[in-house]
Amino acid sequence: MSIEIAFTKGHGTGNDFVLFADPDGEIELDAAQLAALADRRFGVGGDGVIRAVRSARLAEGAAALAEDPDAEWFMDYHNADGSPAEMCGNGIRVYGAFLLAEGLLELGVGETVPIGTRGGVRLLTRTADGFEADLGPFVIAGDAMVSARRLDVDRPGLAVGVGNPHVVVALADDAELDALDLSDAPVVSPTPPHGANVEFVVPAEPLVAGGVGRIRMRVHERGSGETLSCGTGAAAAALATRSWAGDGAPDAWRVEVPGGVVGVRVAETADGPHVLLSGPAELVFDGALEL
Ligand SMILES: N[C@@H](CCC[C@H](N)C(=O)O)C(=O)O
Repeated sequence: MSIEIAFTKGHGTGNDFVLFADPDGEIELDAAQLAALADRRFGVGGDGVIRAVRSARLAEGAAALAEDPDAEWFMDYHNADGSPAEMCGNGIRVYGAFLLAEGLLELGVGETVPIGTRGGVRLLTRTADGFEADLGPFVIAGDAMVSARRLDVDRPGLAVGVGNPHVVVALADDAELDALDLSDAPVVSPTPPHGANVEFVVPAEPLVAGGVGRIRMRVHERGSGETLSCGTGAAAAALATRSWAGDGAPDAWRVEVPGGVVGVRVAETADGPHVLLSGPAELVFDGALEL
């Protein structure tokens, strides 16, 4: 049986998504159908696929509603290969823009809405030029070794959890970052049990300007390959660099990715430090396709 999908293409700093509305949870796509939507040659094309569904209308939404009964909307996120992911930092901003455009949500600048995700409920605030997502508490999990194409020797990495798994590797300079070949997934040892997104970072010169830390980053995303940006990856990269920098490191970071710039900040909350991510959210075009 074929299914007609009305979709919107959107992106956050070049991390692009196919979004579709299924408020009542009637469109269950399998991994092959999700991958077909994300296919850049035979489908719409994107780093991920996002279904807008009411938390009350899917099994995974029950945990979100238990955490926050106001989390009406769930971001059902899948990577380009059809695998589910806990969270997407660029995706949740584009999801906010999509809910507004579809008339499924009203949110003024400065207002906040709770969104259900597989990683837990995330608070999304509309800003003057996009959105800021509270990614919640974070975990600096420990050391790993990473190899990648065109890296002469294996490098140490730091595992960071921000709802989804990341390993961050510091490189020496821009030349090393630019020379990296991320067409194959970097190999992380020990192998993370659920895979990992891997970020490579270099500090800007100077590292801190006007109280803001500054880094450049490239990323290989679990389930999607190299992308132009990864929001949770930018948060993980800023957290790792902040941890390496030690006492006195700034709480606010500017992360330059191939697709643009996002902001990361660490803020104290009632349940300890949280990491927050800000940046743009763009909707590019609408269409329909039959799967
Ligand atoms: N691009 C996203 C992360 C998407 C999920 C990731 N590939 C994973 O499997 O964890 C972002 O902006 O955070």
